[in-house]
Amino acid sequence: MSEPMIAVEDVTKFFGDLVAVSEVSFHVGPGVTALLGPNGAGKSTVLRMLCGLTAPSRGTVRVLGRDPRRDHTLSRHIGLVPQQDGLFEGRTALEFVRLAAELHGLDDPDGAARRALGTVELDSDDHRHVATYSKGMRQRVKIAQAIVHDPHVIVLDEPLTGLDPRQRLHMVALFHQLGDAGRCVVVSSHVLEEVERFGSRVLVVAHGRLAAEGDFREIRALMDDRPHRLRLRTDRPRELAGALLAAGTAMAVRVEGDDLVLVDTTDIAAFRRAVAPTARELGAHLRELHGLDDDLESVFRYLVSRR
Ligand SMILES: Nc1ncnc2c1ncn2[C@@H]1O[C@H](COP(=O)(O)OP(=O)(O)OP(=O)(O)O)[C@@H](O)[C@H]1O
Repeated sequence: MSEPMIAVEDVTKFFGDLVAVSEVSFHVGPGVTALLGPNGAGKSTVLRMLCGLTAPSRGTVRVLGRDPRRDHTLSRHIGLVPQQDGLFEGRTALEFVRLAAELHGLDDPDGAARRALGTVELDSDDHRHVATYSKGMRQRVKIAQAIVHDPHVIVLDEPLTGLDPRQRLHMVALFHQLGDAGRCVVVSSHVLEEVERFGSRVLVVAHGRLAAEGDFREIRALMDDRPHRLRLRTDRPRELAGALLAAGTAMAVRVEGDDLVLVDTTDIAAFRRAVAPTARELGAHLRELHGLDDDLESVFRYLVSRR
């Protein structure tokens, strides 16, 4: 197999006593790869290490076979879209992107800036300052400055945050356009549904660790198949708990007080389908059905615990 465009081997990053990234290894090739994880998981730290902005405390990072901390010519082949905004308020999009082209030492900075703005579908002759642009347009300006030098590797830190659905679709199409052109596009996100729309390979990071990796369908299946805990209230808790257990819809049940049942199940979809008919057969009233661990944080906790 040819060498991966990005190779992260056993990387750990400390900030003082804090372990921001812990023993993470992965390889990335051409196309779109998503880095999914909750806030504070270590995504930005990983992306910053790929760009050589911070060094791993342990382990190695290689981009195009080279060390981004030591080989400064590598910046010619990497484009970064940082999470922060507001870097270029008083300039036009063309001025801003042209400046990036000049910093890269391109022969024709104006032509390169116009081409990059064209790729993100912005008008390079727009004389308005970017301060007046919508969030979606500003993100596209940031992407244009990241691709103006035609890099092989493009790293985007939460680029969809704050965009409306139409703008998001446009962005995702742009990621695929770059990926289909053979670029290695790494996009971070803390929203599973967002990442599903990329339809790409997913690396899940939680608590600084690589919690799972695979095709987005595999990741979705993993998350759906995890054990779920639900709380239901009914006037006949013991009968309903017994029936759910007997039917195999629940893995474990616990009755609390007069009307509360805590249910553990590994097949949440089957449970949701079966619970109402089971209650009806018993003549039990179902007063409440509530998932106790539907938040993304608990999904990530589960994925970490499997490793
Ligand atoms: N320069 C730094 N100094 C000290 N701690 C840091 C530094 N950068 C990041 N951290 C800490 O490292 C951990 C991982 O942060 P990181 O920004 O990589 O996470 P993230 O997944 O990108 O989350 P977010 O989307 O909220 O930025 C967090 O606990 C954060 O507070």
